[in-house]
Amino acid sequence: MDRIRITGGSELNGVIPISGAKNAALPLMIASLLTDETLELHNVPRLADVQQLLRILSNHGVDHGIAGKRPGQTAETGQSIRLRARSVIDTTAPYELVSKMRASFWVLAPLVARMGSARVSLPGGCAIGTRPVDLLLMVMEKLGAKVDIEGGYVLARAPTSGLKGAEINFSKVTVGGTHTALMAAALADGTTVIDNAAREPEVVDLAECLNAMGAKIAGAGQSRIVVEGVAKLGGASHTVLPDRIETGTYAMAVAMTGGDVLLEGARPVLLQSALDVLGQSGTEVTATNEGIRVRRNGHGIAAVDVTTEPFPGFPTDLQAQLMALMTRGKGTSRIRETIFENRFMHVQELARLGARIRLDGDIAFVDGVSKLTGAPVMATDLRASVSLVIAALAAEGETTVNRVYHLDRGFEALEAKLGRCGAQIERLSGEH
Ligand SMILES: CC(=O)N[C@H]1[C@@H](OP(=O)(O)OP(=O)(O)OC[C@H]2O[C@@H](n3ccc(=O)[nH]c3=O)[C@H](O)[C@@H]2O)O[C@H](CO)[C@@H](O)[C@@H]1O
Ligand SMILES: C=C(OP(=O)(O)O)C(=O)O
Repeated sequence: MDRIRITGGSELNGVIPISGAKNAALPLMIASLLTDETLELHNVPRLADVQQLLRILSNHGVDHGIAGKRPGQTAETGQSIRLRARSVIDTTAPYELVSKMRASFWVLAPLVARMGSARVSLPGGCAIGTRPVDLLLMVMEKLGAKVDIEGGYVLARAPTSGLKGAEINFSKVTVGGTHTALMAAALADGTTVIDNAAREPEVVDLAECLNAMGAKIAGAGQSRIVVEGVAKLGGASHTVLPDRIETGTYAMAVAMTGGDVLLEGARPVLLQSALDVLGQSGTEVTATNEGIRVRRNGHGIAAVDVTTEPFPGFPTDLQAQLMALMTRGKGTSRIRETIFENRFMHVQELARLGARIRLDGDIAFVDGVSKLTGAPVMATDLRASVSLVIAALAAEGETTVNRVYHLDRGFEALEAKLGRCGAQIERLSGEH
């Protein structure tokens, strides 16, 4: 199993190109099930999750090919993929595939919308919490599907007349639920009104792509989305938006080590709350024509208090990275996690590097320390793993991060991007 070795203490200086967003690319790829024409996606990051989803989609009958490079595209700035579900050959998403990646559960809506029924394994509870799907099933039922759970599988059947537009009011903001509602309502008969919809940029990206495919969706990015169902969707070409979580992660890495880095292609509006928090911590953040420039020279890191919230609030996917930064803050930082009940798995690993963190329910109190020291660490999820990388970059001596496959799920060319900016980081292949 690969490991990453980091020798801390170097500043980061230079340019980091920002990849396409994993959390947008996955639902966009799934949207290919809604049409028998070709969906061409550009700026798709090269990630383990993308490869895994291609396997899952193949199982349903989606052919895929890698399209030619576009001008300016490099090995670290994604790929163009063509997806075509000429016919759906299997409407079952089996446990062995779905359990490996939670986002694959989202095939439920397009399969039912296009084929009339689907059988999809319940996703496993993962390392950050229980991850229920009751609200996604509520969406399918509201649109007229009959939903049963049998032997760990969700069986959803549309009436013979197909799904029918409805009013959906989410009791809680859910990104997966909103993706599900958009994909199912796009091909339903009549109008669907979605209230308390997730406003995440990845929802907007999906809605824009669906509209390019012929859907009639208005209001994505706001709490109320209105979908006029259409009889058929067609092919389209769409570019995945830049990854706001990758952007915030590298911004925090620079805040941690000091230095001056341009996050090329990043868009401030996608993560304004996180950039504001970085500003409060004493990091200089400037929007430029090329992206976002992040600098910290000389000043210490100020402790900040943060609560994770749905967009436009501070994202749960940056909570672990901020906590890593706060381990070197001046004073005590209070970080509250409100989205997932078990997303503090990084705390005990950060402690191995010398961090002082106390947990009280959904709040972590981080007492800044004057130095961290390298150690062997590992994490059980993607963002927790990268928080250890951030801490290691500022720790004295050597840190080895185990279970690198978590990082490969969500960070394209991590070592190359950080290494070019001066980090001492390398992958040790196949060692234990
Ligand atoms: C609102 C939010 O921040 N969503 C995050 C969530 O999206 P993801 O789509 O995974 O999760 P949801 O947005 O659906 O979940 C938000 C909240 O709703 C709850 N819930 C969800 C579905 C359901 O049927 N029933 C239910 O109770 C969840 O337990 C959670 O507390 O994780 C992703 C991966 O970390 C992040 O990129 C998303 O930003
Ligand atoms: C937890 C994440 O991914 P997933 O929802 O696919 O588990 C994430 O993107 O931080």
